[in-house]
Amino acid sequence: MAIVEVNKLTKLYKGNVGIKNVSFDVNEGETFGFIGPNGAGKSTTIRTLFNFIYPTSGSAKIFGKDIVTESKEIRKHIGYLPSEVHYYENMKVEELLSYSMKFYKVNNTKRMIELAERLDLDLKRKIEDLSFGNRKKVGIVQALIHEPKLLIMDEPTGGLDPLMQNEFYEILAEEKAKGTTIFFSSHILSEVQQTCDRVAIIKDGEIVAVETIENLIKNSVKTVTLTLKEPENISLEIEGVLKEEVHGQRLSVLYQGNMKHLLNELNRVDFDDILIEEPSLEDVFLHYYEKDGGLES
Ligand SMILES: Nc1ncnc2c1ncn2[C@@H]1O[C@H](COP(=O)(O)OP(=O)(O)OP(=O)(O)O)[C@@H](O)[C@H]1O
Repeated sequence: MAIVEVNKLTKLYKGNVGIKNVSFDVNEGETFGFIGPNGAGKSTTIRTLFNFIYPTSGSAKIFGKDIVTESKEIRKHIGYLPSEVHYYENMKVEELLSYSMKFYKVNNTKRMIELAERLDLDLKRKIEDLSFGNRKKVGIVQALIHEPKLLIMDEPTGGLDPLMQNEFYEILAEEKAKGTTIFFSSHILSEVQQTCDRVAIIKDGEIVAVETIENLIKNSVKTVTLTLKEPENISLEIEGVLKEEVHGQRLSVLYQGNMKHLLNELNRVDFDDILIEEPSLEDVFLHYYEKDGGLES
């Protein structure tokens, strides 16, 4: 069953495209990633779903209810983390979270303390004294506190250090195990690969693809940088090399394919150092459909 149904949603800002004809469904119990570079339209989509801004055309339903006319009812069952969290600066963290609990008519103090401990968030601190990352943590606890059926999070891990990111992924996994439907945006490919069942890729306001993570991994691209003595004399002779560039002592290769094949090929190369990284999202999009199994339109 689809919990979120988005149908040709379009938002124009005074003629500028925010999003155009965005359509996708998020199924019950699914963890769904929404990925795209800065300015792609992730926040616009999420803010429209939450009825902070009105769609220019198209429609969407959450829990089978219309996002515009039945927003109030929908919001009761959503945990929402905006991309930037604005709070009452003078409040202490625990005051703010207690206020939230009152709003949702729940008393989950134990859950608040537990989540704060896991995220290393000091409940006694004043909001105005918190860093961007700590504000994000407040937002995460706030989104989770009333045990919503659906979580909608806009770039939840921005500002969190890697340790906290992992804790956050664990919390998400526990929510998923409970049956919570999760929808979150990100511009980090590895993050959605690690946590999601499916992902929608958005670029310039339009959905480029909706993919299972399995397909995404099959088509994934890596940047491999080798440091060696004479990089201009080396060429990797395997299928899947999309681009090779030499910068000084470094040979940079964009590779799409089986990593074992690549490692076998590298065995014959006499390199001093190697770095295997995730490419930029631009490179991912540029080369995404060069192999089979691509677009599901
Ligand atoms: N209030 C606004 N007025 C005018 N244009 C806007 C407004 N908000 C967003 N836009 C434009 O809409 C497009 C989509 O922006 P949006 O913020 O949704 O992208 P995003 O994917 O969330 O990016 P980011 O990760 O940078 O937040 C961009 O071109 C942006 O400039």
